[in-house]
Amino acid sequence: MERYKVIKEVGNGTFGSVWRALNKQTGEVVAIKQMKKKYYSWEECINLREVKSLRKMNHPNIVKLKEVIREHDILYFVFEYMECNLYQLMKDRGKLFSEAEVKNWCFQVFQGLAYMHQRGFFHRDLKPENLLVSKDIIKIADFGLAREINSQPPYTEYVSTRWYRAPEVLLQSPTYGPAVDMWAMGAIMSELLTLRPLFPGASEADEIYKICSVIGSPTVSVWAEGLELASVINYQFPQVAGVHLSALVPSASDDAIDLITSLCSWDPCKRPTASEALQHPFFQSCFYVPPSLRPKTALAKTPPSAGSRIPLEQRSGRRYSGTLPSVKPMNNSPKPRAPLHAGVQRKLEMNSQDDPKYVKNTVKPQPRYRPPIKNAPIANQIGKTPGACVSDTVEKLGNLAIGCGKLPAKRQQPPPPMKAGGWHGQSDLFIGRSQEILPGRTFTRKVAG
Ligand SMILES: Nc1ncnc2c1ncn2[C@@H]1O[C@H](COP(=O)(O)OP(=O)(O)OP(=O)(O)O)[C@@H](O)[C@H]1O
Repeated sequence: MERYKVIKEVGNGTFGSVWRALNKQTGEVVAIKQMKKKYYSWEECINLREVKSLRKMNHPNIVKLKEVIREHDILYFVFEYMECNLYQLMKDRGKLFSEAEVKNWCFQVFQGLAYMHQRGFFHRDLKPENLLVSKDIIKIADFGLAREINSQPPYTEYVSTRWYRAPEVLLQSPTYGPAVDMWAMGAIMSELLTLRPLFPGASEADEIYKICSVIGSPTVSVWAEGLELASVINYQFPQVAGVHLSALVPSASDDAIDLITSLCSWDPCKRPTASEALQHPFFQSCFYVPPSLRPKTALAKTPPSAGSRIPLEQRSGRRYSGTLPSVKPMNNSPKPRAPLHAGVQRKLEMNSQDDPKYVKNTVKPQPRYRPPIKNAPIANQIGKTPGACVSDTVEKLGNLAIGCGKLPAKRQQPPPPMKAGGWHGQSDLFIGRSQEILPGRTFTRKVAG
């Protein structure tokens, strides 16, 4: 660790604190995550999900793990440094992001996800805080919960953030898959377009209520498996009609609404895969699809994003609160485009310097979007390559350097931030509880940084 000069803390999550640091030899700025738990052997370290999954991934939209260091039983991950996370960008925004900016970010994240899913991993804890931005590049971070698709269910110790948690996880499905990441992306995409969380549940039961209020309660024809999952835990869905998403995301184009709607489908089999999402008309103006993900058409090889913007400073997190958006029942007539007046309001600061100078991607022809295969088995959702799962035993730490040396000077740790919908170990979906569910009225969230 003496090779690094610690500069300042930039994040504090459930499992570790993250520091901005300088590699004294190379002058490179890095992010060092110091794990809170102590590790008394290397075996323990290399079995960590973060190590097992990240060391297998090399993609421009997945944050690069450069080194793993264990010193005096403390474990450090050295990552490439990113300027800020998406949540920090949103909370300091004075005006909505343009759809082009949202498109550019989502396009990159779907590329990272397609890569990850095809290699047999899914993230399980996608949220704005785990999407890191530097200039126009966005990368998926925090693989603490990533899981191999071919690992054995049941998955019991799930710890994802409630607002982005897929319904099959809320209903305690023992066999969820990469579609949980697609659900989270639908919620994140909507939040990017409105600067308000789409499903800000105050508890697990309230989370389901919020989902029902937006996409309507599931019926047998919509998600038979979900109704079965609910009956297993003796849960009854509240009967709510839902709204058309364009009422909640009034600034969004029809394509954006269509994509969010399909990502936030009750039935995981009806959500597009990441590769399918990349083919959606919403991304028609985006042109980079890695060769491995292209169906057949050959496209020009170009960087994963285009454009430039003013670098953004890390900002300290702060709490915000508000009330739920009032939702209207869905009707089948032409969709309303009225602005959303009531609802969750973040405290926003105007800062014209933060206004990005987005340069639009060149328009290139794209293969037509294929809607996801209905009711396909989970294996079919993983980029259609169920055999692509990576065996963990055949890989070694290989390209990761292992360091040893002195501990950095001990630093005062700030208290851990309040998590957005963090899991507290128990479900609150009990027998008959659905009768008592009331829509939550407030929410809080805080990010260190
Ligand atoms: N490579 C990086 N560059 C810059 N900042 C980073 C980097 N990695 C993480 N951070 C910051 O630290 C925060 C926490 O990091 P991370 O999510 O990895 O920790 P965690 O303990 O696993 O958190 P969580 O509670 O979300 O599981 C991120 O939200 C981000 O703001």
